[in-house]
Amino acid sequence: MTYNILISDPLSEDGIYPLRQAEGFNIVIETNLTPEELGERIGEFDALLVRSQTQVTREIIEKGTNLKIIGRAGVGVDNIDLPAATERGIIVVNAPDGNTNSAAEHTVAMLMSLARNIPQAFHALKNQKWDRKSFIGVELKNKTLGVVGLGRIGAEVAARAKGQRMNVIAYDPFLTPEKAEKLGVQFGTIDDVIRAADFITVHTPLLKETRHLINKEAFEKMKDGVQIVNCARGGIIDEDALYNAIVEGKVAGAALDVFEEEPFLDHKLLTLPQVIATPHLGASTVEAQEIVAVDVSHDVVSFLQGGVVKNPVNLPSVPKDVMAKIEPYFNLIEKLGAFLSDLAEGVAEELNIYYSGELANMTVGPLTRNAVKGLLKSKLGESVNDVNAKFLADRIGIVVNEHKTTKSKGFTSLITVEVKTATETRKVSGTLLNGLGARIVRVDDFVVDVVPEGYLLFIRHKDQPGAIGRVGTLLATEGINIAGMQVGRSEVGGDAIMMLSIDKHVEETGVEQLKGLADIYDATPIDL
Ligand SMILES: NC(=O)C1=CN([C@@H]2O[C@H](COP(=O)(O)OP(=O)(O)OC[C@H]3O[C@@H](n4cnc5c(N)ncnc54)[C@H](O)[C@@H]3O)[C@@H](O)[C@H]2O)C=CC1
Ligand SMILES: O=C(O)C(=O)COP(=O)(O)O
Repeated sequence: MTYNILISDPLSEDGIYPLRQAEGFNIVIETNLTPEELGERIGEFDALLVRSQTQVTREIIEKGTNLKIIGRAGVGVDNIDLPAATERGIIVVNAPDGNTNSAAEHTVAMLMSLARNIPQAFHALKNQKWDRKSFIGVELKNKTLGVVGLGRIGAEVAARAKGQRMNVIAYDPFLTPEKAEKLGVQFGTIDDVIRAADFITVHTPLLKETRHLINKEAFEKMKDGVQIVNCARGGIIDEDALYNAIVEGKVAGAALDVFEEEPFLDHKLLTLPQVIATPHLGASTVEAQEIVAVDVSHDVVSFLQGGVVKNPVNLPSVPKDVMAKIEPYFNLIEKLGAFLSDLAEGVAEELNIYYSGELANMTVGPLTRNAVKGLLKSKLGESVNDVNAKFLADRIGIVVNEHKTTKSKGFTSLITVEVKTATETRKVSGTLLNGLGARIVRVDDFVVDVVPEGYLLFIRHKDQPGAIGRVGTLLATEGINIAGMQVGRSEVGGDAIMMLSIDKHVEETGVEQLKGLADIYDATPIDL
């Protein structure tokens, strides 16, 4: 098997060694593709690796008919249409830790350059002007830095600002007064921060909620002479509002690494002498580029080779130790979902998953996704995967509920999956038996012991002499060998079930004949 990997933005050559070393990976590096060219070529590739420049739009994703994974060698994924990727079952991974330090250092460099007019003074000197009067700066010491977004980078910037003896006030929806105290920063609302700060730096992702977070109204609340730093994303600050606030004298200066439209060669803001800028260089260090490329390459290799990823963006990430405990159940629960898909009549409306025993104390989201995947796969085919299973269930209108109980009826862990359709409720339970592997141990209210694999036949019948024999004879005439069989009954002469493991699929005509046999109520082939 060969995987075709397209790298469409410049990545560190040293950093992509995990891809180069992996067997069966064909790497194509094309960093100057136009969107049209990318659209024409993307269908050839299993993986796409980008930084911030390639716009991975819905159109590109839809043309990526072989795409399985998109790797972002960096943090921000605002250049990737995540809903489109999720809908098509394409996993998106990023490298969130690798460039924190570089981005924080760049922010501090911009803050200090801004305070002391270093770029402007250098520019004057280059133009043979020895000008000391025009470039009188301000000290950072004892000034207040307002940090909007106290995540990885924001917290690093705050720590460095304290080293400059600044006071730091921060706002982040996930910040608590206790956490703020621990980090040695003052806790505030966004209003507190923008009103108190002499310098404001933003470190949020670009989201619907953060677009133009710093807008005309926000500038009006700020101190006169405030200075602004943006090394996060263009668009968090409204560029028109910033321009006006500088022209009107409200804002004394701005240091910008990122812009609403990138790349550009001329920009209205750069016509202002108070604005200094870099072309999105926050993560551009040798160190950061190597780490982010290594991280994302590892995830791409691992994913395509069937392993787990460290930094999923459109799937919740699960700690390694938890994953090790739940992963053995992935196949079992997918089979339970698939079993019900064949067993239950009608369209699923509700899926209830009951986790009992040890599993009840664990993160079970990935297991639930596998149950949904199993349920949907037999109808929708291989296009269903972990990434889009929940999305597809939502779209179809299947309500998925998880239930947990530590009581497990004698099993270490027991999983029961129940499906409700318009006409019936059916359920199946499975477990992992020590040394024996996966077993289905209950179907509806009947106890069984079946390996969830291959071709099964589930029959409901009346507990009468001869019923089992008639089924065996009919299967024999159809040339179907029985490999294993379980029977169960509610009471003598009452409702009963047969669960057969057979060597091939029973065709529709065979099913009809089975249903026509005396004492047989129903027969359902289940292919796992
Ligand atoms: N200029 C550059 O080259 C680089 C830019 N970045 C940008 O910096 C951003 C932040 O990166 P990290 O610190 O690693 O991410 P992070 O996820 O650790 O931190 C982001 C923080 O923003 C907070 N946040 C979310 N919504 C908010 C809101 N409405 N108001 C205030 N805070 C809010 C979050 O709670 C989180 O704590 C990235 O999303 C990326 O866009 C990152 C690396 C390099
Ligand atoms: O990691 C991020 O979010 C960045 O903005 C870095 O962007 P880049 O990879 O340098 O294009």
